[in-house]
Amino acid sequence: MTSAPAIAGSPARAAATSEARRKGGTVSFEGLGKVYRSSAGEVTALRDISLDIRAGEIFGIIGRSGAGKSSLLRTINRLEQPTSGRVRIDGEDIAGLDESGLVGLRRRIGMIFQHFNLLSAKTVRENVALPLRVAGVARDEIAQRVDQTLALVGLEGKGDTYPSRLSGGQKQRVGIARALVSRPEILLCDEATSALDPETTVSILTLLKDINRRLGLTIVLITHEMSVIREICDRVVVIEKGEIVEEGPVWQVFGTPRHAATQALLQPLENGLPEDLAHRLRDTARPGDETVVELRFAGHRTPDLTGLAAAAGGTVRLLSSQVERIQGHAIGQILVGLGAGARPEALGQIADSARVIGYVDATDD
Ligand SMILES: Nc1ncnc2c1ncn2[C@@H]1O[C@H](COP(=O)(O)OP(=O)(O)OP(=O)(O)O)[C@@H](O)[C@H]1O
Repeated sequence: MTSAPAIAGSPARAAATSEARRKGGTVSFEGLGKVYRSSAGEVTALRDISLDIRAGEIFGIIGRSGAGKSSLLRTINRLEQPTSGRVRIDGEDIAGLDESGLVGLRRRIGMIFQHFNLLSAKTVRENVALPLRVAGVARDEIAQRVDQTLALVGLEGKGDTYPSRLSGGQKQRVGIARALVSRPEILLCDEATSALDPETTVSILTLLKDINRRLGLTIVLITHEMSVIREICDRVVVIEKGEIVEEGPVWQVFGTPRHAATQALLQPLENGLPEDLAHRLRDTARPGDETVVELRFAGHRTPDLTGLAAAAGGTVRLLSSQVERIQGHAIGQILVGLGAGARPEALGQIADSARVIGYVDATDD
C-alpha cells in the first residue's frame, strides 16, 4: 500500500481499504501435498489440499498437534516447498518465482510468530525498521513509516525500548508492526497468541481484527484453539492428519461440527450438563418429575422464549443456557424443565433440534 495506515472511519481509511482490496491478497492451494523425507523415513504432512482464501478475509486453519497446520501456512510464503500441487497468490503460481521474485513475494506477505522472533539487542524501532532497511528504503521514509506503524499497533512512545522490557502482548505488537511495515497484502499468523494469557490474547486478536478492517488485508492464522477461531475468523478449515476434514463459515462449523476432530477441538468450550443436574438426572420419570429437554441451536433459528412457553403448553423452567452469537447466528444449547401437562415433542419447532435427556425432581431445587 502506498498510503499511510489510517484511523478507522476516516476517508483515508476507506482509501487504504479499497486500495488493499484492489491489490488482492488471495491464496489458492491446488492439490497440495507435502512429504518430509529424512534418514528416519518419510512423513506425509499434507495430502491433496485444495482451498481458496479470499482477499480481505480472516481465515483460520485449525487442527490438533501434528495435523499439518504449520506446514500448510509456510507454503504460502515458500518457507516450505510443497512436494506436489500448487500455491497461487493472486493467481500466480509461486513455485515459478526466482530469487528476486521470492523477495518481492515475502514483502507482500508479512508473518508473525508464537514466540515473536524479535532481536533482543535492537530497540523496538530498530526491530520494526529492519524489513525496510533490508529493502533499501530511504532513512526519512523508514522513520515516518515506523512511527505510523507503531501508532497503528498502539506502541507510541515505545520506540526506544528494548524487547526485554516489554510484556508478551507488547512484544507481539512489535511483531505485528514489523510484519506490517512493508505494507503487505497478506498477514500469516503462526499460533500468534499461544504464548499469551487469555486477556492479552483477546487484546491481540482485537488488534488483528481492527487491522484487517482498517487495511483490508487478508489474514491467515493457524491455531489449535477454537476460541481464537470464534473470536476473529470469517471462515475456517479443520485439518486432521494432513487432510481437510471440514470447511466453512465459522458459525456453521461451530453450529454443526460434522467431523470427530472438529468435535474434539470444540469440546473444551462446552460446559456440559451443570454438575448438580447431572447428579439428579434420571432415565425414567417418577410421579411429579420435570421432563428435561435439551434444545440445540445450530445457527438457523433464534431462541424465542415466548414461542417456547407457548409450544410447551405448561410450566417451563430454564435450567441452563449456553447460547452465544457467532457471526449473527445463535449457537449453543438451552436446557429446560417441563412440568406436568407440557408437550416436550412440540419443542422441535422452536430449536434446530430438541431431545428429552431425562427427568428430575423439581422439588430438589
Ligand atoms: N522438518 C520436518 N521433518 C520431518 N517431519 C516434519 C518436519 N516438520 C514437520 N514434520 C512432521 O509433519 C507433520 C505435520 O507437522 P506440522 O508442524 O505441520 O503440524 P502442526 O499441525 O503445525 O503441529 P503443531 O500444532 O504441533 O505445531 C508432523 O507429523 C510433523 O512431525
